[in-house]
Amino acid sequence: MRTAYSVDTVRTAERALMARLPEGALMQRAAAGLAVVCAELLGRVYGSRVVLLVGSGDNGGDALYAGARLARRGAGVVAVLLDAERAHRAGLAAFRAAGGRVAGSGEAVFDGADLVVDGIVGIGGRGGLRERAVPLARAAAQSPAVVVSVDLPSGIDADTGQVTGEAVRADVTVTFGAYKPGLLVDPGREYAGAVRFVDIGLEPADGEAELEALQHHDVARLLPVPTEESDKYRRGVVGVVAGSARYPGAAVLAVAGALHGGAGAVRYVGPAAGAVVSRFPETLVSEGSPGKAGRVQAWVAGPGLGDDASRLADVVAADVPVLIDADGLRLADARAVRGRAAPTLLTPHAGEAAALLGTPREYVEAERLAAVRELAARYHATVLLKGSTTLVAGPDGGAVRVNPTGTPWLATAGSGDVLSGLAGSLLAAGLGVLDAGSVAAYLHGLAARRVSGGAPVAAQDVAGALPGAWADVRREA
Ligand SMILES: NC(=O)C1=CN([C@@H]2O[C@H](COP(=O)(O)OP(=O)(O)OC[C@H]3O[C@@H](n4cnc5c(N)ncnc54)[C@H](O)[C@@H]3O)[C@@H](O)[C@H]2O)[C@@H](O)CC1
Ligand SMILES: [K+]
Repeated sequence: MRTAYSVDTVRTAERALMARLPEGALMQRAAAGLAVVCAELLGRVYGSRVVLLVGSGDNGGDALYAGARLARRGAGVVAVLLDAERAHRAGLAAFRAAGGRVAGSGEAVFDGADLVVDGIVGIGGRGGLRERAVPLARAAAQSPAVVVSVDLPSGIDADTGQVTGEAVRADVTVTFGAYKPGLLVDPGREYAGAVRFVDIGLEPADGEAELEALQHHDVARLLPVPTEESDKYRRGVVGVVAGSARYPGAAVLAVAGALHGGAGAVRYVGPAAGAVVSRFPETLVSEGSPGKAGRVQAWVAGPGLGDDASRLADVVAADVPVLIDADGLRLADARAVRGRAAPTLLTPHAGEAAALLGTPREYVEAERLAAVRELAARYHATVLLKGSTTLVAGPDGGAVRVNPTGTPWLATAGSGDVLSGLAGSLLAAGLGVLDAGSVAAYLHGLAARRVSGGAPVAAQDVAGALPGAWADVRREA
């Protein structure tokens, strides 16, 4: 599990560690790790040209000490000081002593640079980049040099990933001691590029994580794998209420996802039964009401219902886990959803989340973490907020899961239907609701990456690639 911690938690852990170490030791560890990554990126350090963008806090100090290390190995290193009076004093002295040079005003430092180190601001930053830093961020973006951000891209909010105004766009971010939420959640994540972690001995308290990202071995442990004693009913039956005369495809895609989620059987209830069976003859179908369809261990309701709410009330009233998606989010009775005793999983995209919250879509996109938490608390439900970084939050607080496998190619019609079937199937197979949502997002992203290879994907191809994603996870774990 990869975990991310808030700035407050990082600061507390930092104080505890500093009290046990000689002065400046932590910054040396950070700078040493940063210099190693820079050297790797440069390939050959001797003779290379490096530009440091140095703010007036410890983030700038890290950059200066790392710059000193590179200068000692023969790099030509020049530092642009945002505020010469307030630059980290000891760091600047070490940098100069190692042969580093401070840029003159107006000097064209970016010409011919191989690497730019962004030490403008780290976890001490508030708001977007200040005016004086903006031209530097722009020049770095335009230069062909590799941009390495120190701890986090300057200008992104460490706790939320929010970007107000301008921020540095990094190719690589070298982060110290702990991942910060802003490195894993969009829009911040996009600015961070590839994130490299440097262990400086920080030990944030257990249970304090803001975010968790499952890794292969976590998912492998959670996947429902049948045993010798399993039969189709013991593996779980998932019921799917989706599709309409107008949108039969949503039913087919939700069933396609459900068939690959580990439940032993898929029961479809609705008017697209013909389309479903002709594509997937293994599906149990009926056209009546969900309440009379036979026992299931979890329901999925909503994709492609159009305006037909007739089958939703039965599902919402069921005493098994229920996933509500797409049209279902709009049609379901909010009070009844809130009042459910069994677990509920809501799977909105940003637009649907905004409608449920009664806020503009822009708010959800800019503050994804706050929005998903708010929605989960308001609906007493687990909420999976779809997007470039899919988030899953439980109703009682605790760490939010962030999906690391997403790809922009998943933004394609019908891919959400596949995801809801898949997650519902995992619920029926017995996964807890937070696990079902995050494992589904993980496999779904992995499947899309497998089929995409950098080209557009269709939702049914994503469903078809799910067995391969399972196999990848189980093999590599
Ligand atoms: N937390 C830790 O355990 C460690 C932290 N270290 C470094 O220290 C950093 C934190 O240092 P500080 O607390 O000094 O804070 P920062 O260096 O992150 O930021 C403070 C400085 O940035 C300026 N600033 C604030 N908002 C700004 C904005 N929007 N635009 C431009 N400038 C802005 C402030 O005026 C101040 O001078 C970390 O990010 C990391 O790089 C490392 O040296 C070692 C360990
Ligand atoms: K930075």
